[in-house]
Amino acid sequence: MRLNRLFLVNLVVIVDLIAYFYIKASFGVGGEALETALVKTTEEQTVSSIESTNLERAHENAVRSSTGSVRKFKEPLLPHKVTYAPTGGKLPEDGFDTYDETAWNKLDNGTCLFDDDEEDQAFEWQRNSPYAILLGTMKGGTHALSEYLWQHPLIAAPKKVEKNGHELHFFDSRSFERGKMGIPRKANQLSYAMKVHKMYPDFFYTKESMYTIHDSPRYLVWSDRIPEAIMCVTPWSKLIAVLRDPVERVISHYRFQDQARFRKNIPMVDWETWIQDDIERLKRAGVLQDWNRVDFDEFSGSEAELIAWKKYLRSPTTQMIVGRGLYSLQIEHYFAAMDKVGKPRKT
Ligand SMILES: Nc1ncnc2c1ncn2[C@@H]1O[C@H](COP(=O)(O)OS(=O)(=O)O)[C@@H](OP(=O)(O)O)[C@H]1O
Repeated sequence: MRLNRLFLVNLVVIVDLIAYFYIKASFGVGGEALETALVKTTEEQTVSSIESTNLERAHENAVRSSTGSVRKFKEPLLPHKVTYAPTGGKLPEDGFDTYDETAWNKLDNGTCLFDDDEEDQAFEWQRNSPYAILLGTMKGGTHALSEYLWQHPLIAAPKKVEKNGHELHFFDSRSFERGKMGIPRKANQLSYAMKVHKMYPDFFYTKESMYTIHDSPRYLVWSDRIPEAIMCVTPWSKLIAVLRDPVERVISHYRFQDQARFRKNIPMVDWETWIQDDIERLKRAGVLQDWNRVDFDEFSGSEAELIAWKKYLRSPTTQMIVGRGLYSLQIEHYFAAMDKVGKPRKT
């Protein structure tokens, strides 16, 4: 199987490394100010040498933290560059996404549970919430984008690095509360505020004038559960999906796992096996019938699609190496959740 051909023919190809778009909402405090600030930062990147020194450093930090060493981006990222000759090791496991049936059932109830006194506190919660949430796809460059944004004086950078480094992991953590009845909004808003307090103290104490941005590489792929959670707890936050050419994403993902195994001297499965295995999983779950005839524009966020996607995510998976690239399907789930609460797709 020629992997490159397979993907290039069948996948939505996004021309450059990071293609991101804004799903704008009319909610939010000071939205225009930040947008102006972001545009200004972009202009400054091209004109100001002082700013560009910062940006270069941010760029280096981003690369260093995602690859372990600073290097140029343009070197070809081909399968033969992997550091370890495949020897038929086991498929990489997820490590995180191993819920039992009861936990899965809870995820299905996305009802947002309000308290009586909610209205009075709405403004306070809004100030404690992230201005924008970066919906990463793993290896899509979410960290790099965060690093760039954190250079801006109005955007709080994380001060305390947790187990997952810069990633706050709120909506995708097990501490995010969900019950049989649905999602308790207030309890989650409180625990969100506590996490922000710990990780972004600058934001917490000066939130009149600062913004915070939080990201996770899992928010996009877990589109069966995260959109409703966000819409319940912080519907006013802007959403930014950070995408990458799916072929490059797969290569980067494979290499990341390969390097991790190499360090531990564990054999790595060859990548065709891993990819073929995931395509089979997608077919078994009903997400795709025939990989060679996928029309990516046809994903519509239908109930049937969502059921198939849940089946795929909730059977034991091996990191969803191909499925993560089905961006249009995942984004449709976000749109559906936004529509439910009346969050506009554009301002
Ligand atoms: N500024 C900039 N421009 C272009 N590419 C960049 C940039 N910063 C990071 N990268 C590349 O993004 C890949 C890592 O993405 P993430 O940070 O999203 O990874 S992670 O999922 O959070 O681990 C990783 O890709 P690969 O090198 O192909 O593995 C990084 O090199």
